[in-house]
Amino acid sequence: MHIGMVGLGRMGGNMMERLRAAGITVTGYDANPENSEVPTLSEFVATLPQPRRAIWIMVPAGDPTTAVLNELAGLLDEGDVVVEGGNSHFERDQENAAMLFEKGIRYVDVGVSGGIWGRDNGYGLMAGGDQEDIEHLLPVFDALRPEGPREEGFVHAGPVGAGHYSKMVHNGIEYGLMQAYAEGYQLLEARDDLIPDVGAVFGAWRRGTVVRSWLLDLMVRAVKEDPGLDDIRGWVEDSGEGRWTIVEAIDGAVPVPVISGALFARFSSRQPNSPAMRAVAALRKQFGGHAVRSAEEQGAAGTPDPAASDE
Ligand SMILES: O=C(CO)[C@H](O)[C@H](O)COP(=O)(O)O
Repeated sequence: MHIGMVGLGRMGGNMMERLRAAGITVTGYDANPENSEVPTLSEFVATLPQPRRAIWIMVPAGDPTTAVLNELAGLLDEGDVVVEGGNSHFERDQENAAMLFEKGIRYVDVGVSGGIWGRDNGYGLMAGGDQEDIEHLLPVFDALRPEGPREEGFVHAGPVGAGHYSKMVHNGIEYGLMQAYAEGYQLLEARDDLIPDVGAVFGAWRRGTVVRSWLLDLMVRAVKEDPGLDDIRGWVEDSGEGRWTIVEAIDGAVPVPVISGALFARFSSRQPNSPAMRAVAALRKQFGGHAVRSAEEQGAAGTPDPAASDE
């Protein structure tokens, strides 16, 4: 099998290496000429064997992905298949697929999980598309997924959109799991009189416990590298999938308190001096004459002394 890979960043570049190690021929294209194996997208397409050329796209979700798809639409022929492996919104997939289907170009969306570890460990894959296209691409999926039973690292989840819908939910779960480990970390750390070695407690949870997981393994690794996580600021970005998960939940009236809380915790992380919390403090002062901290005291954290409360 010979496939083209568009986007040779952290994910695409590693995936290309894993495919090659498994015996799949890959031609790589990147918009950055320094990273690219072929100068232009049209020359890249020309290197791929016909019929049924296969191209895997691994560029940032949204407009960059759509721009590549629009360009490919003018270069590919009927029967060729495009695999969108980034973190596209599932409804964007359906729009993109409709645009390509008009020209007879096939479309498969694949949610890819595994991060920078996937090159060696394999990637968890969630695919959406027609059965015929999925079967055509099975050698590629088998090369990318972890060793072991196929159904434990790959799913044909449904029609176009199902792959990225599954990946969106996966990422929502990821938010909740990370937040739970993080809150546990803070609770352990808060009692250094009782728990002198937080990393040792996390480490002991890795086998046998109900909360063992790969994210826990990574937590142990992070705490080992920097026990107090002192080199990392408590500021967390998000790439959008958590938001999409919550929008979907609202549309379907599905209660997702954990995932919502985890997303909002990230927003809070970006507001060390929150306007909303200043308003709460101001209101307490207004109705009860309660003390507020001055702007100079901002940043002093901790549990209030109940004895100091006048409530
Ligand atoms: O898909 C992923 C992991 O499964 C990506 O790493 C994703 O970017 C993580 O999402 P966020 O940046 O919102 O935390």
